[in-house]
Amino acid sequence: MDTAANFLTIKDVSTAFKINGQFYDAISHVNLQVHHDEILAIVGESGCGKSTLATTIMGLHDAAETKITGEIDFEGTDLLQLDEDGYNQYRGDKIGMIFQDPLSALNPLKRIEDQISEVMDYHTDLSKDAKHARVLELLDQVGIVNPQRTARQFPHELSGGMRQRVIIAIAIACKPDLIIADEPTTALDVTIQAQILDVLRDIQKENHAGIILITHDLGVVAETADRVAVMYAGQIVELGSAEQVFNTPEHPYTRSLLRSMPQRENENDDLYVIKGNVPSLQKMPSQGDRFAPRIPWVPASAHEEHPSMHEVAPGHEVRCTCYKNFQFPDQQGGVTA
Ligand SMILES: Nc1ncnc2c1ncn2[C@@H]1O[C@H](COP(=O)(O)OP(=O)(O)OP(=O)(O)O)[C@@H](O)[C@H]1O
Repeated sequence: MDTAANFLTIKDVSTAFKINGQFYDAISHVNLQVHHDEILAIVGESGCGKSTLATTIMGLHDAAETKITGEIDFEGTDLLQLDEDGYNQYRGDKIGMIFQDPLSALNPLKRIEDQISEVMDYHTDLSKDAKHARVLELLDQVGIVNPQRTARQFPHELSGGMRQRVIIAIAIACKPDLIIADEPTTALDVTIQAQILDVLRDIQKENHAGIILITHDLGVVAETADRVAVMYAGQIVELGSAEQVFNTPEHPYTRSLLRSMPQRENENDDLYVIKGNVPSLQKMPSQGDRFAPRIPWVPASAHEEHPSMHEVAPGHEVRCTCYKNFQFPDQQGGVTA
């Protein structure tokens, strides 16, 4: 297996939702590749389109209410051309998904063993004994100390952290090549979060899976990700290795996000607040830099009319030219574009 190969290539994908009879883009012209053996984090404030990207990959949109264009090449198949039956062959098998809220993702009336077995019933022809053995193996893999006991329990008998481990067990039951984890630790307390992230990392190593980790929490990203895509208002504005994005962030949005993140160095300072809001879909500017209204001190001439991605280092790309000479108002110099 060529572990460096892309197995997921998202090409020029836009997803628009119908609002009052008109379609508005929630994500616009997204290009992204995911490799085996990596955790790619997608970050951005609420409303930037992270979940829409995930649900677009998973084929979870109602065709009448949504317009999707572009191509999502997954191991040689364009997922966007699949019908519901076609998608069902991929979901749960080659593509696993982990949602934020483990309680609503589990059936309250079914024992854990049955819920994990269900996905294997659909995608494998394992015998009953083999499935039972696999359930115990999976529960062990996600760090559950007494798999036998947990297998017999119902969701309400488990803690939030345990339930999220079960969700991960279901997601990896068929050894997917791609796992999409949408805010998998948001509902959990900090210690449990760290444990769940460890589980994800172990799985990525053991299964050689590629993981898309969606989060608004930069702390989680710093802990976990190999590469990071920063989304703003439906577009990717910066893409690079975690090291590049954290150590040499370029886009004003990435720099603002990092500056607004509590860190040991700034724990006594007032945290930076990014003024304004992510525009709603109906108010999305049709051209120009979508982040420009939130950095009003930067002159219009510093922005591109049609912002495109610029490579600033191998593997590190930034949208719009406004990153050049960007300074925060409280920093000396200002912009000299
Ligand atoms: N089904 C829908 N119909 C109309 N608008 C939608 C729909 N789903 C999402 N949106 C809008 O699309 C934009 C992107 O939403 P999305 O949930 O993808 O963002 P997000 O970055 O994942 O935010 P969050 O972290 O809050 O989930 C938002 O403006 C949201 O209100």
